[in-house]
Amino acid sequence: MNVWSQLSAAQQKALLARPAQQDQSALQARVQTIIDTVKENGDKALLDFNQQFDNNQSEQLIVPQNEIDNSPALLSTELKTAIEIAFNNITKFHQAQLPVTKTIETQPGVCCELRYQPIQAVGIYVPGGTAPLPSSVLMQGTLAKLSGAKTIVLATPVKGDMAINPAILYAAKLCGVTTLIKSGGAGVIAAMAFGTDSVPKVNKIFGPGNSYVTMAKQLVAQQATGVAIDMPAGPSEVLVIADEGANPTFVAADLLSQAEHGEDSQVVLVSNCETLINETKREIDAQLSTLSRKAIAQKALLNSPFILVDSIESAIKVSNQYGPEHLIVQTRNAADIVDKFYNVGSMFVGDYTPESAGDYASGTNHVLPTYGYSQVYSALNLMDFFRTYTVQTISQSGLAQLANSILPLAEAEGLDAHANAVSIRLQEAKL
Ligand SMILES: NC(=O)c1ccc[n+]([C@@H]2O[C@H](COP(=O)([O-])OP(=O)(O)OC[C@H]3O[C@@H](n4cnc5c(N)ncnc54)[C@H](O)[C@@H]3O)[C@@H](O)[C@H]2O)c1
Ligand SMILES: N[C@H](CO)Cc1c[nH]c[nH+]1
Ligand SMILES: [Zn+2]
Repeated sequence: MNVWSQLSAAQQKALLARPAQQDQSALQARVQTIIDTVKENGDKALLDFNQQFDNNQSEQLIVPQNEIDNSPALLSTELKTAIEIAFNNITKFHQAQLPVTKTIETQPGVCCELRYQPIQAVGIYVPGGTAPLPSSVLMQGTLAKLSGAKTIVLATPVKGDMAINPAILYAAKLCGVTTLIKSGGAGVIAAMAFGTDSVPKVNKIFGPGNSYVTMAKQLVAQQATGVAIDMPAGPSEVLVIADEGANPTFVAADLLSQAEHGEDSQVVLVSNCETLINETKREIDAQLSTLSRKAIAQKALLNSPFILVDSIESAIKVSNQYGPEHLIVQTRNAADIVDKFYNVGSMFVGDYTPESAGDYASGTNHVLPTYGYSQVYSALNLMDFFRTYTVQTISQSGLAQLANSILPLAEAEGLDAHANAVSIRLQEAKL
């Protein structure tokens, strides 16, 4: 048992380390080669990479619009309804974030505005290496649609000779995706950043993905003109805080729900109750045997510490130090301690708030910073699809007053022409 109070600071830090990342310089070199190949060979490079990495022999890169339009017919009513409920809740939550122009008169006659402009062309990556993720289409596409983006490019890999998942098509239809590319990994990130014959160049690239995708996003943000990215959203993580009253069956289910994402996922349990930790471990073993992705979850569990703390206050400190992508709080006083947490991507409060709710349908976003980036990056939100700019309008008398600040400052900086642009006007207006 890892007893937090018995560990040195260095041991505590090591216990909370994320799974070892690949050698970053080797990864960078590999991804750079993929980017350069796409810059040189465009669509052909994407088709080649589809074959090489996803065993996808298809010559078709772009999904025809009629396939998107006809997708509802391919889905059960139950799945269609599920997608629509999620779409509506995500829309409701993010619609409330729609920005409005702010107009402030900073002093009489000096009017300053903060305006918002939707980013015109956005690229959305939806991971598909081991599972198709229609929910990730909704989590990004709904926001792109709400923002009013004119071009919404969606890219996702398709494995082997499989057809593209109809739930992805339907989610894309609801979100008004304008180009859907069947290709994944670093190649398609480069295609969206630089453009190819079939893939429109975008202004900003969004979305989670594996290490190739994440590295490619970082590289194209430096190399492609006018291209920004959202955040580093890598392997899924969850930290669960559970007290003696928590239900170990729920806790185990929540930990497994993220462990099944990938071998490099990390799930952390922090509790003040040794019995709860032991019962959760037994429950994990029992539930694991029923999972189709048991082998993946088992590997992820090897990266995953279970920690005994002396109090829930200490558990809060552990969480704040770790900075989890997802935090689940299953303590008797959960609602009362929400304010004590920081460095969290998305928080799930109380025994009946599983992370799966936020992953799919409650309305909050599941594209979240991982690897401790929750210290500085935010959960994906509508503002990520906008840029701001300012507008100012100054009256004659407003300028006369503001001159009391502009002229001495321009003089202090030795910038005469700046001062002249004001004083010439004041002389002209005889002020
Ligand atoms: N943080 C979040 O918000 C969030 C949300 C959903 C998923 N995720 C994470 O996203 C990740 C998805 O990863 P994934 O692999 O399933 O799908 P993915 O779509 O990110 O990656 C698949 C692509 O990787 C490329 N690739 C595979 N092997 C390669 C190789 N040897 N060399 C070069 N390129 C190669 C291929 O192009 C392939 O199409 C998981 O780690 C999951 O936990 C995170
Ligand atoms: N938990 C993932 C983000 O870390 C998102 C997801 C998609 N589908 C299910 N879960
Ligand atoms: Zn998930």
